[in-house]
Amino acid sequence: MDCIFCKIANKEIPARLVYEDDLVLAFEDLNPQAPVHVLVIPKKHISTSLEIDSTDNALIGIMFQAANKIAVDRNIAGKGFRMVMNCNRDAGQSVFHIHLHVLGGRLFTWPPG
Ligand SMILES: CCNC(=O)OC[C@H]1O[C@@H](n2cnc3c(=O)[nH]c(N)nc32)[C@H](O)[C@@H]1O
Repeated sequence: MDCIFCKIANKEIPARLVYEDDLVLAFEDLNPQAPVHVLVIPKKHISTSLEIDSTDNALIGIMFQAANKIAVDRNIAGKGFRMVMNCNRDAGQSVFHIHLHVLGGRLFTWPPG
């Protein structure tokens, strides 16, 4: 699979790992948009949110629980943190392996740009 996030999950290319269990992996974003910017990915390749099916429900919940653990660990949970999943090009999705952005450490505006 020529997917950069699959390669990271398979430890074929390096990343600054933040969290790992049997189903998900989290690593620092290469181009952080906040003091804390971590990506939570499923080890299973799912290209966009549109490909999430009912067999993935537990996995998606686990991704959010991992994001919460990371937020607590990085001391951004209390103050507040942004979790974002972009779907397809108009939303800026550039890596077609779903990933939950966890951003924190600064104020975030609404609506997102
Ligand atoms: C609008 C964001 N839309 C999106 O699709 O996010 C993809 C996110 O993945 C990040 N990224 C890309 N390649 C790599 C890589 O090899 N390693 C790491 N550690 N992060 C990467 C990129 O900076 C972006 O925030």
